[in-house]
Amino acid sequence: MATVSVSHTISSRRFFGGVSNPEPRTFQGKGISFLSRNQHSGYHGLRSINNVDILPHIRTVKPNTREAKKRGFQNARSRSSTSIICGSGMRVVFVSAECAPWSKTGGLGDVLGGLPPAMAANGHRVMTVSPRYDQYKDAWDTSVLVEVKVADKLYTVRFYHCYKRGVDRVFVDHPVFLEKIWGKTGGKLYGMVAGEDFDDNQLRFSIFCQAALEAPRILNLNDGDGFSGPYGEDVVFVYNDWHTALLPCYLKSMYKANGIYQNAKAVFCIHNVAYQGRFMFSDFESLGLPDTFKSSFDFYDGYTKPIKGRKINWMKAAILESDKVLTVSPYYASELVSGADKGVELDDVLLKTGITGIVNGMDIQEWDPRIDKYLPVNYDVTTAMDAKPIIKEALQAELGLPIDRTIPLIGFIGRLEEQKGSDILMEAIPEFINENIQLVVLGTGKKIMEKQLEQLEKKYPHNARGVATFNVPLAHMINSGADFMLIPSRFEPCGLIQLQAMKCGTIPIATTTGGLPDTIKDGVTGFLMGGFNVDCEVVDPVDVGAVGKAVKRALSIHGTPALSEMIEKCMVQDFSWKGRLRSGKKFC
Ligand SMILES: Nc1ncnc2c1ncn2[C@@H]1O[C@H](COP(=O)(O)OP(=O)(O)O[C@H]2O[C@H](CO)[C@@H](O)[C@H](O)[C@H]2O)[C@@H](O)[C@H]1O
Repeated sequence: MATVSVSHTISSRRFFGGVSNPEPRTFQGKGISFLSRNQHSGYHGLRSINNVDILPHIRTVKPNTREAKKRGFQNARSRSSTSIICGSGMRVVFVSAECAPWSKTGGLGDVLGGLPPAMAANGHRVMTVSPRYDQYKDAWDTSVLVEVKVADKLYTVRFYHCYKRGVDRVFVDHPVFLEKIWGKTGGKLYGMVAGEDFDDNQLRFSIFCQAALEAPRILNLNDGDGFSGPYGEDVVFVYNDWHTALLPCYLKSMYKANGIYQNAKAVFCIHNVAYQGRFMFSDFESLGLPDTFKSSFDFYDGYTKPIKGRKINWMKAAILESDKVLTVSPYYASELVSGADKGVELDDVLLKTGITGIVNGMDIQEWDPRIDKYLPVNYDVTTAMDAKPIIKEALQAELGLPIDRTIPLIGFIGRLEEQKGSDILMEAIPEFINENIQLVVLGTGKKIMEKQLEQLEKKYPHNARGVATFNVPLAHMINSGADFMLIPSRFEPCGLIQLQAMKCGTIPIATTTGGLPDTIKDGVTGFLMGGFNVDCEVVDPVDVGAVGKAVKRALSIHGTPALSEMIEKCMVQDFSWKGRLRSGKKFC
């Protein structure tokens, strides 16, 4: 039995802050086998099949064979641009560590909640697989068990299931998920402290990836209106972020090598390149993979934690072992291959494979101000100018701010960490706080930043409030009650906040990075303030000045017809997943 040290997932601290590094811990892992299976039958539903699958706002960065070779990849290969998600009636299995509304720490959960039903509506049979972190009251025990083997130790997982909005929602049950998280907040899916991983995250996600590969083969799901039985082997796995990186490796080593899943494809989607899963090199032995995969994981960086020098990098393997690499906006795709800073040292790997950026959609039901249950009054584009001031007053009352429907109110919602530029925002507040405005900041994350938030009211009792909780109703009130939404992200793969804000008629003031310029038209549907320094160790005074300048620019339209015109242009846009699937260029 191999005993290996396990560290945690690390991003590139220098560029993006990343997470701190706990001391390496031990965990046992090696070898995997599937032992028992039961059959499950009997879920019903109805849907029709059509055959449209066209995705918009897409740009592909083609594999740059010459550049990749120049940068040391002798085997740089050109990937076929053959469609693997185009066409209808496919069986698509999304695999993700979070899936809203059952589990969510941020945008990844949102995407897994919204995209699968849109694909199902386009005629595909769609499943999501995510861990069962809680006793979800709407998911039934299938009684199907699978045993996976890690380090000569067997782990029995159980599948739970529900069928909603045309999608099979499958949950993998094991104490490494439920017992660790249960009773805690949704923000604890990866570790007890923001930015720090559980010591056994490699074990957890190894178990999860193995279970996910079994789900389409063994779950006998009857949706009742077109689809029944197991999904079978001709499936497309869409696996998301580093937690699922082992999936294509096991797909090849355990299945394809044994004649199973011969036509299955593996599509990797990057939601955030800053979290890569960098671990000690010796941990490779625990993954139960043949040595032929070692080179895909092999990674050198200049950091001393968790250990100096050679490491394994889960995301690197996820990219290299995939059939296709996607990310969540075209602008982000181009940033990822632009250099080591924005590609967080995987730029050269992505140059080798190529990457396609597709702008995220959003959940237009949750963020529809006509039916939003969290608002004191509902509104649409024709009534926004009357309703928003009422909501603003309710928000002010709730937060103990002076009630004044005419004062411009600026919001910020997001994780409190360097990616989101919350540190830049804190330093920029003096630049605009005296402009007769109010500011509301809602976020959770790094403890030091949460403390700063709590100080806001003391510092600016008449103008500012900070709320350091994960508070969905308040997020809805801010999105509708504010006039402007500040998004000072250092980098933002797509960003959902700006979409949610615009849908509610709140004007985004955002940096020019990732999906922000893909979704905001400067001076038309918002204000762009340029790209910021991505070095997370510093707050660049130039960026602080840029925030102040952009806020003043936005304030100049407040109270003028230009504001209502902009609100209208924001609100009439189609941000739905359906819209994304319907319009624009063909996906691949
Ligand atoms: N304190 C709080 N209370 C209530 N709700 C809160 C909250 N803080 C955040 N939220 C909600 O969480 C979500 C965050 O969405 P983002 O796109 O900013 O996510 P994130 O950066 O996690 O996702 C990553 O993945 C997504 C999906 O691909 C990319 O859009 C994004 O750029 C990338 O960083 C939004 O729905 C927002 O309303």
